[in-house]
Amino acid sequence: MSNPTRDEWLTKARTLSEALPYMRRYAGSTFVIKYGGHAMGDAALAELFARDIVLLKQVGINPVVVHGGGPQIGQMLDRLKIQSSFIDGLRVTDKATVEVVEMVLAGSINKQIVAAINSAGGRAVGLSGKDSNLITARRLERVQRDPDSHIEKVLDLGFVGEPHKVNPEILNALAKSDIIPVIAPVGFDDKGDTYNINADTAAGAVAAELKAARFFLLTDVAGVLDKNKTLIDNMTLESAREAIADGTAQGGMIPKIETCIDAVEKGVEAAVILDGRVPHALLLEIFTEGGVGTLIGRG
Ligand SMILES: Nc1ncnc2c1ncn2[C@@H]1O[C@H](COP(=O)(O)OP(=O)(O)O)[C@@H](O)[C@H]1O
Ligand SMILES: CC(=O)N[C@@H](CCC(=O)OP(=O)(O)O)C(=O)O
Repeated sequence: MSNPTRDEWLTKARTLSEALPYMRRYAGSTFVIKYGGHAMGDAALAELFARDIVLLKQVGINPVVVHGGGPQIGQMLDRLKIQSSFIDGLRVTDKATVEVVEMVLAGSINKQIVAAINSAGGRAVGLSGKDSNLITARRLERVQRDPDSHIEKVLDLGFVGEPHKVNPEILNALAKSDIIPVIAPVGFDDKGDTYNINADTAAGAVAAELKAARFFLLTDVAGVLDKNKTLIDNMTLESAREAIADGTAQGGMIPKIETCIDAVEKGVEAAVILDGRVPHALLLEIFTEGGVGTLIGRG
């Protein structure tokens, strides 16, 4: 009978050895990682995530973290008895809401992630879109068409923004240092108004500006699933568009895939949607053959 301890040990050694070509390939590359509010909920997983980010930096990759915090914003709004609603997955954001959004995203959540990375031995610095003019935003115009009458109307989402310009200056400077940037998706415009930006969208804009080698979106499913609920390993831009058009992708997965398509079209080498609930999902995706999520590339 085989010795399980020895087998386990060999498996570990093989995994470490398998990682070497990937470490060599990606040294010096920039990876943008979108860390969603759901993925942060579990303290043990959050600690592993922080360790993985530190490991990436340690092997010469430049990780740039862009985080969400939708559920945490919801909890704070509840505590403050401020009503909240969503249109097409976007939070309708009035003046009082945008103040809470900024407080939660750029305040508590951002610092929580920074502290976790620093506790894991890294050197993280928290930024919002306002720091160093990182993300200038403009008001998002959302048009909705009535399915019966086909009449279009412009929806007012308040202070919901879309990234207008990402200024990479600070990120380029940090890439040369041992500091890991952690970005809250809050933007501002030239009038000084603050905007709430969907975290996937903000991360996509940062990845595109940096022409990242990889753009990872950590979510709460294995990746993009086909109609039989089987994980799709690889998608071209064409098959990704098809998955939206034929209804394979629905709900929150639609803007996620659209963000990936947009980022790849703008120069990101490949985008990967993967399961943030799996311990070390990032390491498995990056350093093992085959990966664990859905990779969307130029094909
Ligand atoms: N084809 C699909 N494959 C995977 N998930 C899908 C698909 N279609 C719809 N979804 C839904 O999209 C969700 C992910 O989007 P969302 O909830 O917005 O993620 P997040 O909160 O991580 O940003 C999944 O939990 C799943 O319910
Ligand atoms: C405009 C808009 O909807 N903004 C989001 C920002 C946070 C976010 O996107 O967080 P997750 O990635 O955790 O969902 C919100 O207010 O919830």
